Amino acid sequence: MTSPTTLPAWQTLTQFAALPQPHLRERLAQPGREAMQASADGTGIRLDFTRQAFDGAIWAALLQLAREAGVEAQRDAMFRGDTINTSEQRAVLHVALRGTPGATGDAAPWGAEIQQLVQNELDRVCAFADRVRAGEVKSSTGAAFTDVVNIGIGGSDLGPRMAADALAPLCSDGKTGLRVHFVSNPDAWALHSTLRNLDPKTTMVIVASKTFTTQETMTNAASARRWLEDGGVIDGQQSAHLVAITAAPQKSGAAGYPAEHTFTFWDWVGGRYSVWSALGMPLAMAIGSKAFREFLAGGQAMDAHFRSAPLEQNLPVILAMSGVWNRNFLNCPTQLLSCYPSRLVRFAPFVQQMDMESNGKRTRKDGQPADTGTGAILWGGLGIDGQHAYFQLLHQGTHRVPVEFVGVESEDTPLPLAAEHHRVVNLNLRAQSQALAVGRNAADTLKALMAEGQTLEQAEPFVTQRSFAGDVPNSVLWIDQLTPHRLGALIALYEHKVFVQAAVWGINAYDQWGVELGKTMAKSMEKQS
Ligand SMILES: O=P(O)(O)OC[C@H]1O[C@](O)(CO)[C@@H](O)[C@@H]1O
Repeated sequence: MTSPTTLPAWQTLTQFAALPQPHLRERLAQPGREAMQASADGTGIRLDFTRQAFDGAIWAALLQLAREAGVEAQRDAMFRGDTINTSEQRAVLHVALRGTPGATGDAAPWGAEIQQLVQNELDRVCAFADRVRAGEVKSSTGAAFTDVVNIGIGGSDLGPRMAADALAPLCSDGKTGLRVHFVSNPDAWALHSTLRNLDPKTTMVIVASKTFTTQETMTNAASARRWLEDGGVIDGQQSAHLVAITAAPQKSGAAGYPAEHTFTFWDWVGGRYSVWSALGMPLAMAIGSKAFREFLAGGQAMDAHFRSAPLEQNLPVILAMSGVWNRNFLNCPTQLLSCYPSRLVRFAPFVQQMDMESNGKRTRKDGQPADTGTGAILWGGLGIDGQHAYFQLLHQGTHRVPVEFVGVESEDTPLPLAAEHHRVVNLNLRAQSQALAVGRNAADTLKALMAEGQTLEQAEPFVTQRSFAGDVPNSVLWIDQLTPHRLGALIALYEHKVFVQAAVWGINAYDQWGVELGKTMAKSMEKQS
C-alpha cells in the first residue's frame, strides 16, 4: 500500500483537524452523544466512547479511512493464513489457536491441516496440565509436584503471567494445590527469590522459549537446572522435572528436555500473541484445562465479532480508529491504559509489549519510510494507584494523554465488605473519566472556591492554578465480570486493535527487528570479551 496520507479520508480528517475543535464539555452536551457505545455479542464487553474528541462527521471519516486502507480485506487475509508478515515470510495465525474444536469451512478459514495440528497439541497441553494438577505426573522421587516455575521472557512470560494474576481466584491460594511461579529477568535475585522457598524434589521447571536461544531464558534455565542438581535431583533424574515449550523442539531435545515433556507451537505464532498456544501451559496448570479452554473460547468470541460486526459497531475498529484520530490528527504521542480491577495488575505491561513491539515501526510494508506517526507510546497500570501518582499530570500537566479505562461491572471477592470496595473502585473510574473530559473552567472554579467559604479576594489569585483544562479524550471498556472467557475476549480485542492500526498505517505488526538488533549486539559483544 501507499502512504495512508494519500487516501481521500485522510485528507478529509486533516481538514477537520485544522478546524477549531469544541471542548469535550460542549461535545458531551450535544444530543445523541450517548449513542457512542458498542458491545460485542457473547463477550460481555461494552465500550463507551462518548468521551472521545470527535463528532459524527469525524467518526464517519475515520470509518471511511479504515475502509479505504483495506482493513476488512487485510483482516480476511490474516484469518485465511496469507503471508502477511512479509519481512519474515510468515502467516499470522494466533487466531487459529483459539478456533472452535472441530470447526471447518468459514469457522476455520486457515484450513483443516492447521486446525488439526492446533487441536492435537492443545489436547496434549490440557491433558498434561491436568495430570500435573492432579499429582499424576510424578517427580524423580515419586512425589507429586507442589510447584511449577515458568522460565521465559517477553511473549514467553507476560501473557500467562498476566492471565494467572487476572484469574487468581481460580489459582491455588498458596496453602494447597499446585503453585505456579514466573521468572523472566536474568538478574540472579529474580530466580533466587523464587527458588529459595521451594523444594527441588517437588518442583517442575518449564523453559518457555520460541527460539530456545534467548540468552536471558537460557541463563535462568541453566541456573535452575544447577539448583535442581544441588538439591539432589541429579542429572539422570532431571528429565522428570523439566518441560520445554518451544517452536524449536530439536534445540530443546539437544539440550536434554525429554520429548514427552516437550510442547510445541509454530513460526506463525508471534511471541506476544502466543498465550493461546502451548506457551499458555503455566496458565492451564494454574487454572485447569476447563478454564483454559473457556479462555480460548473468549478469544474466539472476539474473533467472531471482529470478523462480522459492521465497522461502526466493531470494538477493535472503534478502539483503533479513536487511537488513530488521537495519534495522527490531535498529535497525542502517548496512550494510557488504566485498569481498575486490581487483578488486571499486569494487563497494561502485557498490552504494552503487544502494541509497542508490533507497531513501533518507522518503515511501511512497501519499504517506504512511514510519513505518519505510527504506534503510540503505550503505558499504564492500575487506575486507583495511578490516581495517587501520575494522574495529576493528566489533569494539569502540559501533555494531552488519551486514556483507555478498563472496569468490571460485577465482582464476587469473598470479603465481607467486597461490595463496598467495588462501589468505591467504579465510582473513581467514572469520576476520573468525567473529570478528564470536562475539566473545570475558571468561572466554575471561582464559584467552587467561594462555596468553600473563600472571599472573592482570597479566591481570585488562585483560580488558574485550581482550574482544570479537561478535554482529555477517553474511553471506558466495561467487562461484565472477570472470568477466563471475558479475559480471553479482552486480550483478543487488543490484538485486533493493534492489527487495525497497523493496517491503516501500512506497517508490519508481526516482526520485531529492533529487538533482534539488541540480541545480535549482545552476542557479538560476548564474542569480543
Ligand atoms: O520466546 P523467545 O524466543 O525466548 O523470545 C522471547 C521474546 O523475545 C522477543 O523477541 C523480544 O522481547 C519477543 O518477541 C519474544 O516473545
